[in-house]
Amino acid sequence: AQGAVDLLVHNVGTLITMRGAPGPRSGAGMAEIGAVAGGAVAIADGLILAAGREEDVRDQIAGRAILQELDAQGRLLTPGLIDPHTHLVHGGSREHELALKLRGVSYLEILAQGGGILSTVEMTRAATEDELYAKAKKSLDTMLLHGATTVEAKSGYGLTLEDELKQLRVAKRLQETHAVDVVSTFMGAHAVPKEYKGCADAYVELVTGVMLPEVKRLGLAEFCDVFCEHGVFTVDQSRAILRAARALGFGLKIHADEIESLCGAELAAELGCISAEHLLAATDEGLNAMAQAGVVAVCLPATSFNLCASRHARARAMIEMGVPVALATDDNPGSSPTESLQLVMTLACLHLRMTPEEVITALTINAAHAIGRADRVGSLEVGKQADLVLYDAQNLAYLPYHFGINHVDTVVKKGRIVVTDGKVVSS
Ligand SMILES: O=C(O)CC1=NCN=C1
Ligand SMILES: [Zn+2]
Repeated sequence: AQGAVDLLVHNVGTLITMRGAPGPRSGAGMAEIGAVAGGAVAIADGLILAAGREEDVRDQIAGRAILQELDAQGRLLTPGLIDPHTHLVHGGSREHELALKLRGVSYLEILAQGGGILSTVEMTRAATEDELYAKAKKSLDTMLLHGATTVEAKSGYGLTLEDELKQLRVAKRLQETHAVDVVSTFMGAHAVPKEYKGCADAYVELVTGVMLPEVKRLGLAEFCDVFCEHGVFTVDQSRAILRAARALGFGLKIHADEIESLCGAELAAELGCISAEHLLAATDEGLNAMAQAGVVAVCLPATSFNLCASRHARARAMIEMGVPVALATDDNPGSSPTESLQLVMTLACLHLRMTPEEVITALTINAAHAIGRADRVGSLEVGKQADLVLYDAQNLAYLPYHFGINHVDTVVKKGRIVVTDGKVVSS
């Protein structure tokens, strides 16, 4: 007889397979979520063996031994959630900025005063690799508890070669030891460090001439990201950094048009970035250029919520224009201190006016495309990783609707139950 089924998840009231056209989903395609009533998922060797209507799955595995069963009790099951934009590895926290925010001091003013990112840089430089690892692991456990099975993690709080490598080594150690898959992005161009204040171009030289080659040599990151923003890095400096990164074989990402419109979205399309992040101030020309170039827009509604922004990313316009939209927490100690992709679901619906179907697409298959992992995760299709989340909910709309709590009941990662009854049982 053929090999055993290691795990059969059955009696799934609503199974979201995300099965659909290849490539990132855009336009009306973002509402195609491959939903099945009365579903099941059969898993072997950590991969999906069969997924769909329970009777079909049972036919496909007929004759095979079933080693473990999980009764979904008629509830909702989705692919593992993917968080394609986090600043997971960092030292300290910035709750002291809350009082400044309440007094009306803006995010960029705090940064200009040497606070913001730069205060996290001080705390990250002062932290040992082990301290950073322990703190990031705690956050990664929280992300897992809230349904994230793959997470992107950026550096960018070291801003010296040694401290950037320290952050990236922590992400690598998490990838090697934690149940959650961690995808690393080098973001030495997150801010100009105080020792280079006023000499941004000299710091850009350090990033392109020293840091990028060394990160590549050590194989410590797949992507390179840059904060293209007023008072941080100009479009020209961002172009120089991303061109150097592309020449070394990195995938490209860009924090674009977060607060002011510098035409970062246009630059993302020009350079063929895999994704562009934030985009609150992106122009229609920029978004259309992204649609033409197939750049994934990663929207970060928890950030615009937390910054009390007067506007949010124009996700509805992006979807109409054919830009593939993904979502992420932007987990970071300044503009978005949260690990909850479920909060992101609620804010994506209420502030970005996305439907629950578009939101789950943006947190699975499109998020997978934003980090170059759509061949392995992002949908429950034969041969893909068996990463799945079972919720204490009957349907998809219930997740963003009932906000502020964690709906996750069970998480399966590569076929292993790693969260059950809302507790991490194996990370
Ligand atoms: O403020 C931070 O620490 C992270 C951030 N980078 C760009 N926007 C926010
Ligand atoms: Zn960010």
